Amino acid sequence: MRTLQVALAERSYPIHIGQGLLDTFPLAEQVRGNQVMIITNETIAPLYLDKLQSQFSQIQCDTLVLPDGEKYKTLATLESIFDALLEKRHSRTTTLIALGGGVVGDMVGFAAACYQRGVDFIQVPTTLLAQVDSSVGGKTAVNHPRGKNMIGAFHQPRLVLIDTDVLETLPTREVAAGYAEVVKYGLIRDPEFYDWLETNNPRLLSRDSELMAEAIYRSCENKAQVVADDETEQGNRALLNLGHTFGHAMETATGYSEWLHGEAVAAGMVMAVSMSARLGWLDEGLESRLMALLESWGLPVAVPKGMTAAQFMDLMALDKKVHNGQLRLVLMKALGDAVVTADYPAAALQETLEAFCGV
Ligand SMILES: NC(=O)c1ccc[n+]([C@@H]2O[C@H](COP(=O)([O-])OP(=O)(O)OC[C@H]3O[C@@H](n4cnc5c(N)ncnc54)[C@H](O)[C@@H]3O)[C@@H](O)[C@H]2O)c1
Ligand SMILES: O=C(O)C(=O)C[C@@H](O)[C@H](O)[C@H](O)COP(=O)(O)O
Ligand SMILES: [Zn+2]
Repeated sequence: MRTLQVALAERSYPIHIGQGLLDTFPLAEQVRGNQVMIITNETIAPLYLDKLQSQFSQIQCDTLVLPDGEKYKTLATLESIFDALLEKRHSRTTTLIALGGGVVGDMVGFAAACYQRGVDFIQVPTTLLAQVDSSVGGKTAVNHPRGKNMIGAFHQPRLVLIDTDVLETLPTREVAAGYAEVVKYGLIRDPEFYDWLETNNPRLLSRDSELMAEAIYRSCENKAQVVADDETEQGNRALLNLGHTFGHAMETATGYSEWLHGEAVAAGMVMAVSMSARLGWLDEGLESRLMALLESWGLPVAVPKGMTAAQFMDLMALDKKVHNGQLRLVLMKALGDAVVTADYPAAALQETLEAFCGV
């Protein structure tokens, strides 16, 4: 087992990464009160719920199984979590445990932020995306039909437990979606990691467990550093949004049901890199390198059919990085060097959108 620390003073917490941790890590010892609720979904419950639940035979342990899918990352689902907590009389000393991917993790985290004005929660991420990104950093949210993650809170988990063995049951398309966020860390701040990903691509594609574990560790290390420096996104944490302004627009336009988050991020990162090259900030070689890497994983590098530039502009106007009416974008200056800025000619954005959508 390898352990990283997210250094946030009194809100600091460990990320434990290793094989078989669902069986071997004494999670019950980490819970402060005498109640837990494990919240998962209908796909993950038959695979891993019993194993996790068996750790909590000494205290009250309730379970809640949610419907599966991004389209259920809503206030309505959140309400069902509050209903279950109240029905089982959970108090302020309860601990919520999120067993699942980013959808479960984001919702359970938000429920924990709100329930009785804030209770403990633990992340047990089961997708590659959740293991490298969403379980770390305390961004929690649900979607709104008009915008992604529009209703949420910052609420840090007390611990992140990453059992890399659970990836064995994860479908290939989901592994690829998580990989897009891994590539993101290389692009925005870790060029040596990006080169490592390219060099080791054949073994990573074959899901070599040792290399995947290393990719997870280095991703979490990058994310933990960014979060420790800027917990609530006052500055550089926004770099973790590379590709997301475009990507969130694609997810919203397709009703949160066609494209996976990581797929939209993949296409969105290509758009951001392409726009950076159009601005003359970046040499064009990176766009083709990135496209080759993403395409080798079967990830999209173009926008959903039928999406227009006007639709992008309309949806992106609601992005959380809009400041005083100005859309800030994460753009690239070099491999490993990203900036968040509103200082770009509007024409460059319009031309980029038209190049990807057609006029
Ligand atoms: N909070 C953050 O910092 C942050 C970061 C990145 C993404 N996100 C959010 O995360 C969400 C995407 O997360 P995701 O990609 O994990 O999707 P997801 O949670 O929908 O999981 C993907 C699919 O895999 C299934 N699954 C999960 N674990 C499995 C396993 N071990 N074996 C078999 N099937 C399994 C799920 O049931 C689901 O069908 C989005 O809502 C996105 O906005 C949040
Ligand atoms: O942790 C962050 O900060 C991120 O931006 C990570 C992203 O990968 C993630 O998709 C996040 O949920 C996006 O946040 P949002 O604030 O743009 O909704
Ligand atoms: Zn993301």
